[in-house]
Amino acid sequence: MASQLEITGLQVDFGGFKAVNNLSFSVARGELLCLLGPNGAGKSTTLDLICGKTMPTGGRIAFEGEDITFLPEYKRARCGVGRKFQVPSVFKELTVGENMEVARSQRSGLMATLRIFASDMNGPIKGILQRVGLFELRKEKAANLSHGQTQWLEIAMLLAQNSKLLLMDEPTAGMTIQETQKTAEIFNALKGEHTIIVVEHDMQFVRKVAERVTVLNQGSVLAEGSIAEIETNAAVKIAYLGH
Ligand SMILES: Nc1ncnc2c1ncn2[C@@H]1O[C@H](COP(=O)(O)OP(=O)(O)OP(=O)(O)O)[C@@H](O)[C@H]1O
Repeated sequence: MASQLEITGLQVDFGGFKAVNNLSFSVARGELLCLLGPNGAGKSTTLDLICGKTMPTGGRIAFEGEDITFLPEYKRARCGVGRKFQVPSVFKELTVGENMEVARSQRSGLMATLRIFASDMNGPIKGILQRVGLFELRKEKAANLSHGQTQWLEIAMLLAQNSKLLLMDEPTAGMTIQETQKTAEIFNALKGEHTIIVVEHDMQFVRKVAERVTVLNQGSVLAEGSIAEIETNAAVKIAYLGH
């Protein structure tokens, strides 16, 4: 399978401290990759570098064959790189459906948005809300959603922006067991069609969704493999226990 995302020798230096240090890995189109590692390993910083929130001090990031290493964040979003942060950024006073329309407008422009507002919910948005189980709640204010539902709305908003690569930072943090289970089902339904990189500490969740796991330590790749391989890897055990 051809790589959709290629990271080569990536580095970021925060005042002399290399949070990401000669990092190289690639992700195939439609693959779901879990990024694991002890606290401070550089997982969130790696997502920041891929989405353009942080600029690297060395190395290269290529997405669909295009060098995006120093592209500003909004241009990467246009290329199809979508980032979901730990704190959801939905509009609490708008309904679920209106949030989706705002997200879609970031792709289609203001006039198209006004047309959408004037019409009933259109096909693509309806389909996306059905995929994350929020279609029945389309007229509900986002402020009234549960924590899990708010996270799913944000994922749906990334899908409405036509994100091809979804970067998820601890998506199940604060979720109930049932919400975590549903999130695993959503991710399993999205992979194949969307490429997903997920940073997650919940190993139960990782076991349910991960096809491949990359473990970071001190800003570099410590190990790569299936979840079974990673769980029996001696270097990984030392990195976690040593922390
Ligand atoms: N803007 C910054 N300036 C200075 N140091 C930073 C900055 N951002 C992150 N760091 C440091 O870089 C290291 C990696 O941080 P990062 O948040 O990427 O780790 P992580 O693997 O996501 O950890 P966690 O699992 O605890 O979220 C940490 O030591 C952190 O303190």
